[in-house]
Amino acid sequence: MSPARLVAYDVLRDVEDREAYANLALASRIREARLDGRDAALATELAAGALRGRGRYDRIIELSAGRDAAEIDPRTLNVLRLGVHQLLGMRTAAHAAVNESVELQRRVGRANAAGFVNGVLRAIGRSSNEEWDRRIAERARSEDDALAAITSHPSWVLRALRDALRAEGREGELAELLAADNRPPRVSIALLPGAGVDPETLAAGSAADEAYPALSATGPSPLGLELSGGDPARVLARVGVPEGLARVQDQGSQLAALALTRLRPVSPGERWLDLCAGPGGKTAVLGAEALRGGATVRANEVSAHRAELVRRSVAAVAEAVEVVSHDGRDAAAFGDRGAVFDRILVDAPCSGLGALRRRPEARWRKRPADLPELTALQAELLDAAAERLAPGGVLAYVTCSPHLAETRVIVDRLLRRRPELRELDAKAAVRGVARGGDALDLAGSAPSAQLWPHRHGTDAMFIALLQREA
Ligand SMILES: C[S@@+](CC[C@H](N)C(=O)[O-])C[C@H]1O[C@@H](n2cnc3c(N)ncnc32)[C@H](O)[C@@H]1O
Repeated sequence: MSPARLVAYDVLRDVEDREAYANLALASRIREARLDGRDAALATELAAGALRGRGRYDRIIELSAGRDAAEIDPRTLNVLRLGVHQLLGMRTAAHAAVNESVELQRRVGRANAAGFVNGVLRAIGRSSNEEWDRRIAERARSEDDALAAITSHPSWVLRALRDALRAEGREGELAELLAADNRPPRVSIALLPGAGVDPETLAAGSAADEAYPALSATGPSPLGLELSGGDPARVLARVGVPEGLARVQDQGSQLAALALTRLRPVSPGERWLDLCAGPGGKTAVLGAEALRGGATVRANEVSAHRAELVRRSVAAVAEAVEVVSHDGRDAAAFGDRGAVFDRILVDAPCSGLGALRRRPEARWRKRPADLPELTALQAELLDAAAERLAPGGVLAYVTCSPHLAETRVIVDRLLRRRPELRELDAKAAVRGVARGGDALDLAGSAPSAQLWPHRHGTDAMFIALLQREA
């Protein structure tokens, strides 16, 4: 019985029983089992693939077993999900995938269901991916149901994503977006201003170092690099940039921070606020930009633990950043009574539907019922921030969700509540900072900018910019 399969199985249980994050559960289970690099990679592929593909795999298991997934013992169902991923997602030889799964079932589930596992998986292994998708489509309740099952998305998420694309006149991109959600992203790195080298020069240097995976100066952020593989921490330790100035960060997040900091030149003495800063990725960009321009940043985060992560994240630019921990709706988050800020980032807590490719289990954990509480909080945080925006100051509202209820609806309502705010052209601001500039394909007539995994290779970040009347 391969130890990687046992680890992958345990991770599936951790995610289900303890609501664990798959990446954290994987790291600790791999450590506990002392897997070597190859087995660790196999355990990761198995667990992440089975979690991401769960919707589609369950439908295939139901078709093969002739019963609902909900009627199958949960332990057996996880064994089957791992087995189907090997058969259809990894092209493991069918006999090996079936035999290993039967062994796993004997070890972790009811031994008397080993025959059931054997039969269901053998039947699945006899048909190709295309044939299974055709069968899913034939038996589906509707076209949406078929698309949701085949692309392994919950139906409500599929509808939300389509609504957001339709609002930009790009409904036709839905299939591409759903496919992009199922591809683990390339590792992106931000090289912060102050690193003493630009991404292009660093990439050229790394290409000459054959012992390490290459960095390339690609992606839409002017600070961005992409890594072809390997452990980013080891690669970053090797590149010779001062610690903390080269860091793993999605390029959509980089662009969101830069759209605010580079919207117009920084006047020395400007005061900036990052209201929801944890764990501090964008704060580090703000801090580096503030240092260059002579501004200072107040970074607030409600959770004390995450505020500590912000402190660590900004260590390289700490002289420009003060970190505090309060509820962003409380006056204490803003410091001295009457203090106002020239630029405020509200990177609000959100459903995270724009980052599904990063966390394989996330799509199954979110519920539409989570949204009302989140949208209420988003509106309250924005109101609190708008109160403390200096005359002429700019507020950036950012989410890593494209759900319209968390994006345009929130902004339109804010503008109605607060006539002193005017929405700026965030598309122009993002294009203005992006690598490739005007070629960046931002769609729709709204002034806000929506980035997408399938179109930009970033998380689906939403960025709106609002200016207070001078
Ligand atoms: C989307 S994350 C911010 C990500 C961060 N800007 C970055 O780039 O690393 C939202 C953060 O808001 C925090 N948060 C949630 N409720 C809050 C509140 N009432 N006040 C302030 N922060 C809050 C969460 O703990 C979370 O760390």
